Amino acid sequence: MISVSEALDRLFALASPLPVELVPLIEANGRVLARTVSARRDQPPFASSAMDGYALASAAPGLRFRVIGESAAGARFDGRLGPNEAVRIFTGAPVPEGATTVVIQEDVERFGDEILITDRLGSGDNIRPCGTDFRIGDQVLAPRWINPQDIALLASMNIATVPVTRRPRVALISTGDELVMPGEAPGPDQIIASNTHGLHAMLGDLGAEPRLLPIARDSESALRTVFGLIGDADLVITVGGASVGDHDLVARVVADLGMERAFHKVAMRPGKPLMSGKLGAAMMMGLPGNPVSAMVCGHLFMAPVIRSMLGLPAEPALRKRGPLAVDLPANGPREHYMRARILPEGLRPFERQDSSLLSILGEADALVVRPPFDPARAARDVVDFVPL
Ligand SMILES: Nc1nc2c(c(=O)[nH]1)N[C@H]1C(S)=C(S)[C@@H](COP(=O)(O)OP(=O)(O)OC[C@H]3O[C@@H](n4cnc5c(N)ncnc54)[C@H](O)[C@@H]3O)O[C@H]1N2
Ligand code: MOO
Repeated sequence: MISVSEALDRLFALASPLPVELVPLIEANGRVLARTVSARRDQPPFASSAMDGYALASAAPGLRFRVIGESAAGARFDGRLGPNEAVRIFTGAPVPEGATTVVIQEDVERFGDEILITDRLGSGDNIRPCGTDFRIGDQVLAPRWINPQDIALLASMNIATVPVTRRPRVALISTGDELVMPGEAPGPDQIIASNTHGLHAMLGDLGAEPRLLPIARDSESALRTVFGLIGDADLVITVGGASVGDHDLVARVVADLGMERAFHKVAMRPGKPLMSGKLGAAMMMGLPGNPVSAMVCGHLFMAPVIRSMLGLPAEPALRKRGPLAVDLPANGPREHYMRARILPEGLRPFERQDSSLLSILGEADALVVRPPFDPARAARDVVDFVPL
C-alpha cells in the first residue's frame, strides 16, 4: 500500500493537460483560461465623467459659468472649454478638452444658460482618467477558473472569443450484479447505484464532461463490453469490484485489456482499494464501491486529477486547519478522513464512520484528516480538515 501523497503524485504523472479550444465569451463561464489574454483597448478609452453635472476649467463657490453645450455618454462635446464656460455632462460621457473638473448638479444653481456654484461644492474632480480601469495590453493570466466577474472583465476588454482548456471527457462505470439505476425497480437483493450519479455531479461542478455508461454486471465479458463503450474518454472511472472478493474483477479485466497499473491500494480510510493506470490513450481510476469511499476518492483524487487535466496546478484538495470540538482516540495505520460538522466550538466528527453511510456524508461539511498512527487528540487540538 502506498500513501495518499504518493498516490496523488502517481496520478498527476498519468494526467496530461488537455488541448486548448476557442469558445465564445458567452460560453466561457466555469471554464479554465488556457492562455493569458490581453486587453484590446483602454478602459475608459477617454477621460470620462463619474457624475451628472457640469464640466469646468476650475471650480469655486460663487463662480458663474455660461453653459455652451452638452457631453453625453456616447456623444461627446466636440469643442474646447474656455475659462468662464461650462459643458452640461452626464455619467460616462467624455470630459471636454479644457475641463479639469466636474461639479455635480446638486452643487450648482441653474438660471437659463448660466450656472452658479453654491457653497455646497464638494471635493474631488469626478473625472475617471483614460485607462483608469485597465490599459491596452493589460493581462488576465492563465491558468484560472473563469468566473462571472472575469466574464465581465473580458467583455470590457473586448475579448469575444476565449482560449480555454477542453473539458475532460470522463466515462463513469458502475460494476455489480446488485445495482440498478435510480428510478428502476430493484430486485430483492438489489440496491440503487448511487456513486456514479454523485461523481457525475462532482464532475459537472469541476467543468468536466461526464458520461454515464451502462452498469457492468459481475462477469469479465460484461466488463469488457462496457469498456468497449468508453470511446474517446480522457479518463475512465470504475466504481466497485476493486477489492479482493471473488466478484471483484476490475483489476483482472483492465490488466487483460493492457492497462499499465500505476498502483492498487492506498493507506487511507475510506478508499483503500483505489487503483489507477493508463489504458491506451485514457487514464483509468478504479474507485472502491462503498459509497462514501467512492465520493471521498472523488474529492481527494478525481478532483485534483481533473484540475490538472484542465491545466491548473497539480495540487491536493484544499486543506484548512481548525480545533477539534471533541476528544479522538489514536488512529491506525491508514490516513483517516472522518466526516465531521464544523460547529462554532470546532470540528465534531460523527460517531459512525462506516463507509456505507451516505446520510452522514450528506450531513458533513468537512473531512477531518488523521495521519497514519496519529496519537489520541484532545478537544481544542488543532487538526487538518478538507472542507466539503
Ligand atoms: N476481505 C476484504 N474485504 C474487503 C476489503 C479488504 O481489504 N479485504 N476492503 C474493504 C474495503 S475498505 C472496501 S472500500 C470495499 C471495496 O470493495 P469494492 O471496490 O470491491 O466494491 P464492491 O465490493 O463492489 O462494493 C462494496 C459495497 O459498495 C456497494 N456499491 C458498489 N458499487 C456501488 C454503486 N455504484 N453505488 C452504490 N453502491 C455501490 C456494493 O453494493 C457493496 O455494498 O471492500 C471491502 N472488503
Ligand atoms: O477503504 Mo474502504 O473505502 O474503508 O470502506
